[in-house]
Amino acid sequence: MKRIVFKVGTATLYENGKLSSRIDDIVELLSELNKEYEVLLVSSGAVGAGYTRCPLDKSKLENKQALAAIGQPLLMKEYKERFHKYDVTVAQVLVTAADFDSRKRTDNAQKMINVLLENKVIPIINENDSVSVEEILFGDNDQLSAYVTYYFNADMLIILSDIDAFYTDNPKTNKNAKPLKIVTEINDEWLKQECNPNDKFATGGIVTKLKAAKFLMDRGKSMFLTSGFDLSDVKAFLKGEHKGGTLFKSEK
Ligand SMILES: Nc1ncnc2c1ncn2[C@@H]1O[C@H](COP(=O)(O)OP(=O)(O)O)[C@@H](O)[C@H]1O
Ligand SMILES: N[C@@H](CCC(=O)OP(=O)(O)O)C(=O)O
Repeated sequence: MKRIVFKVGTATLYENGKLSSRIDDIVELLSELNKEYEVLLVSSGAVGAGYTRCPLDKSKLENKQALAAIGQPLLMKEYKERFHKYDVTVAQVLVTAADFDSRKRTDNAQKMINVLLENKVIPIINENDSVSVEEILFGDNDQLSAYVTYYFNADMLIILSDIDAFYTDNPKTNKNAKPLKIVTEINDEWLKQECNPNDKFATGGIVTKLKAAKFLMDRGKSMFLTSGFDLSDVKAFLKGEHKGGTLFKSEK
């Protein structure tokens, strides 16, 4: 395995409306991994960051677009400063669903990503929320990160979430829910659940993660869902030891 895409969600980056120290641990891990692998990061958090400066009503689309425009440079500043401590350069890459619509556009983006990775620069990718209107909108970074993994030829996607695995039921509401270690097929019933992200600025939830997993599994790639709060499982997994976290991998 050479090229890995990491995705981090709003609920991992933010706590009670403030940036969490979890970002420090994630930056440390990715800086270390960048020596051995080609690392790409899909990061949410622009809308949440914007709200810390300008609390607009995010139920209006134009306000949400404005919050992303305010927050994206703030988020990048936080990453840039932290990665700089490890002498790692980062690049901001903002995409819309339309960038994956045509072969030509995808090829162009892929070439640019290859240049960044050849130069050990970590691309930090987000949806271009400030210009993404409905017809070109992914709407969530789980599915966007699956596209990034597939179209930019990564070997796998690792989702760092506020939950440490995929469970038989929502573990926040059902204490008897059990974590699954491996999922080889996505059950259509799972995809019909409501999307209930845990942070008011998040748009994902478990369903978008399952859709991302299905997209990749249908194309022969795998996805690992693990905790962004405690990085010990992802570290173990990358050393070949599967302790916690769910691996989505088709047997076909
Ligand atoms: N079967 C399930 N397994 C794991 N989490 C689930 C399940 N059903 C619902 N969830 C909820 O999905 C949440 C993860 O989605 P989300 O809050 O959007 O995370 P992120 O910010 O990492 O994208 C979990 O915290 C949990 O409350
Ligand atoms: N693009 C948005 C985040 C969208 C999103 O998918 O959020 P999350 O469910 O926390 O991964 C932002 O930067 O605020």
